[in-house]
Amino acid sequence: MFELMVTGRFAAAHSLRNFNGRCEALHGHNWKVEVVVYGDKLDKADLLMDFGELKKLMNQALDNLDHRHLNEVPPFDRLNPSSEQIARHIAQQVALGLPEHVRVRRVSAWESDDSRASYLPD
Ligand SMILES: Nc1nc2c(c(=O)[nH]1)N=C([C@H](O)[C@H](O)COP(=O)(O)OP(=O)(O)OP(=O)(O)O)CN2
Ligand SMILES: [Zn+2]
Repeated sequence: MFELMVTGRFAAAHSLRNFNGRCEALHGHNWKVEVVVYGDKLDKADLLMDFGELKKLMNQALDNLDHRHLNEVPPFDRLNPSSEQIARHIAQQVALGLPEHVRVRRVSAWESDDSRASYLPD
């Protein structure tokens, strides 16, 4: 099995509904995102897929969130913009554009240098 990882960043504001703490107030983070994909077939160039293509898919998802108030951006107008939900959303967006032989293993959203949430599709 082969595994690739690309990393990206976005800055955004959010507030956590039903949190019952200071994160319920509007505040921001510089999120770091890791996207890990896997598969066992290589193409003619011996790549699982081009890092550049994978970054493009990730960045399309991140561009939609960058410099936004996440609570106003679908699907976070109805889902809480926690790092868990952000990681799952990015995983779902990236999966839509992957070649057939490549799957998402994990997406991690780092909210700070020492806190991250990951989503691993079934
Ligand atoms: N499991 C999760 N826990 C928390 C999330 C989350 O997305 N998933 N998010 C938050 C808030 O976004 C909050 O902004 C984090 O702030 P805080 O816990 O205060 O952490 P800080 O790094 O800002 O401050 P320290 O007190 O230094 O840890 C909360 N939890
Ligand atoms: Zn926060």
